[in-house]
Amino acid sequence: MKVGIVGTGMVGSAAAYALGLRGVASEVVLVDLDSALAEAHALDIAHAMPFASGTSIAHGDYDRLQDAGVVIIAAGVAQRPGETRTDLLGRNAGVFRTVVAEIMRVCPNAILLVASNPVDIMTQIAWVYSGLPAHRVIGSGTILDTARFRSLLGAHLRVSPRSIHAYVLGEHGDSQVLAWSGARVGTVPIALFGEQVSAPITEEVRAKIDSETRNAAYTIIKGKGSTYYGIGAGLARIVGAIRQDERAVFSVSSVTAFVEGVRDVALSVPRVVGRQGIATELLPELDAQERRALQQSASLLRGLFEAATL
Ligand SMILES: NC(=O)C1=CN([C@@H]2O[C@H](COP(=O)(O)OP(=O)(O)OC[C@H]3O[C@@H](n4cnc5c(N)ncnc54)[C@H](O)[C@@H]3O)[C@@H](O)[C@H]2O)C=CC1
Ligand SMILES: CC(=O)C(=O)O
Repeated sequence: MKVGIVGTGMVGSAAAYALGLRGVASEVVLVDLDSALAEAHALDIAHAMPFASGTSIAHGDYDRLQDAGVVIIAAGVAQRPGETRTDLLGRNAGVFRTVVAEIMRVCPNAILLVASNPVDIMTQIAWVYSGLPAHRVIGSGTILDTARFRSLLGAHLRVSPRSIHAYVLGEHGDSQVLAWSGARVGTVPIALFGEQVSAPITEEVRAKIDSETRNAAYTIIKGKGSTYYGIGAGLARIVGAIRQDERAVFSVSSVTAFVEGVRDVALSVPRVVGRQGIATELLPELDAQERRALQQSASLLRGLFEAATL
């Protein structure tokens, strides 16, 4: 499957590298306003392929995206230290107007995989601009927050994060909801598992994990300017699930008809992803506090979308 990436800065190039290392695409085509940057990343990543897979890495203009099965959109601006994701909305909405139109002109059958921030609102904007059905416009949503949550839980409980079933829901942003009540190690609720391995999930532990998950991007951006390895790997994982028609569960973002009383809003809940994009939405177990927080996150996102100038 050919995969296009529009916007090949830190995130787009990290996604291309991860796609190549995993070998989940036959061809990856990099497109950027800065064509010299796209060419340089394509060359550099192509030179890693003899160590990794048979994926061909190219660059070019939009016409090179013809027949792409998935197009990742990571174009636009990223946060500077001190900025929130939602501060980027005005600038990135303008970028999406041309980017989505160009993608739809060349490959109207592609699944769109949106990474640009604020990713939930950009997903809803891409859905509006593309005219595609909602299940074919997927935002990376909280996949990265979920990975951060599992990674921190894994370190505390001394168990592989890959054996932890726990999700971050709602906004990929400050109002995100860590769904503690349904979190499991294997089939065991995390609180019970914590007691069994003498690593209790105390209120203090919970607050620390919540804060480190929620604030991870700020910490990384302060230290090195941007975050990209985590999301690059996550995007490649989603593309792999689409290509293999895996029907794997990810906390991705998509326009949802009805969430906790809020209509037509893009946010993350666990969703089954396969060849057609999103196949099914899961209804997670939540306690009353988590449901309230998800409702607040949904209302905030819906309000920001309504305020965006399209
Ligand atoms: N969803 C997630 O979990 C994450 C999302 N992000 C977001 O991804 C986006 C990209 O971040 P970075 O790669 O760090 O930024 P970057 O500045 O390194 O790259 C952005 C690229 O977009 C290109 N671009 C701008 N306008 C364009 C247009 N009209 N057409 C084609 N290309 C265009 C720029 O030339 C640049 O190369 C940001 O919005 C950032 O906030 C970043 C990390 C995680
Ligand atoms: C930048 C961003 O959205 C993140 O790393 O979560």
